[in-house]
Amino acid sequence: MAAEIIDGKAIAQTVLAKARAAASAFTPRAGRPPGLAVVLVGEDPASQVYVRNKSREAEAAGFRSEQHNLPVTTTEAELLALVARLNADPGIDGILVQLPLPRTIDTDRVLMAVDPAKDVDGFHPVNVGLLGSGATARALVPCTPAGSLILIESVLGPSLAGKQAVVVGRSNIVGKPIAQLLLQRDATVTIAHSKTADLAAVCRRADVLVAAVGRPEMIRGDWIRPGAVVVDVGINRIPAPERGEGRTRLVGDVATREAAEIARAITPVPGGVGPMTIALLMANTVTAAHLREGLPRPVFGA
Ligand SMILES: Nc1nc(=O)c2c([nH]1)NC[C@@H]1CN(c3ccc(C(=O)N[C@@H](CCC(=O)O)C(=O)O)cc3)C=[N+]21
Repeated sequence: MAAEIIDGKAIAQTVLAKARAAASAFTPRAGRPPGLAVVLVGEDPASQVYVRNKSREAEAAGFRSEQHNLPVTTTEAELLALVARLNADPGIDGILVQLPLPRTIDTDRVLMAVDPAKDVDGFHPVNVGLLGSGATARALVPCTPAGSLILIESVLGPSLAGKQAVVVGRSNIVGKPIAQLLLQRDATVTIAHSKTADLAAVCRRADVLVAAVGRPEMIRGDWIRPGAVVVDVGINRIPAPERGEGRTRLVGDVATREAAEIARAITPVPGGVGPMTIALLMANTVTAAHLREGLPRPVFGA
């Protein structure tokens, strides 16, 4: 039985539609649109594409949208000064500092400088703490984890009670926050990683398997429990000589073709988690705008 391919692009469109609707109700009430500022330091071409896509979506949603492109030579002090200016701007609800930053800049210091109320990435320790303590009514939740949960919900519904969830990867931006969200939905959660003994056997226990390791197609078909829901967070660009000299293609952390023989449902790469990440950034910006104005928090899940 072939797995359902979870259509992240389509589900992202439903989230974006909700974000746009919430933004157009917000604007007359607040007397201003939601505002998003995206900050990019340096000239990594992949980052430039992502940042441009984010700005374009923000404009399509009727936001005030600012893009700050800083040279790779920007100092930490200069970046902190920009963050301070955006923190103080009452028309800006969301601040996203694109990662990775140049090695000359202390990432943690920059992330901690963002006003937690404007932290649409959910990376500030205040939001990490709110998520970890279950105070999700007030937390801004990281975009990729929040988007992944909506994809899981599209197959299994909101409750994961009685399910074993395995998250492979323990990063602060994906693995740990996804684990928190799964726990909150009553899953029994295991966080596995590169030093886990017999990773394949751990994965085989998973009713919900989330792959966020950053290693192309590491998770094979025979690691999948029959009937599992598989969310592939990996985005790896690998050489594709079959497409011609010097060409590349995107693959996830899961060997999708193999896994789809065994799983109940699986997210593709591209077209799975990636589009959800951008949609949730728009949702988080509208959420931040509502919370900052003392308005009830909008709902973006199923
Ligand atoms: N502060 C910060 N927040 C982020 O959320 C953040 C970041 N830094 N740095 C980089 C990563 C990466 N990221 C992606 C978003 C969308 C797609 C996406 O839409 N991907 C498409 C394919 C895009 C393509 O073809 O390259 C897809 O999977 O279908 C991918 C990657 C957000 N990131």
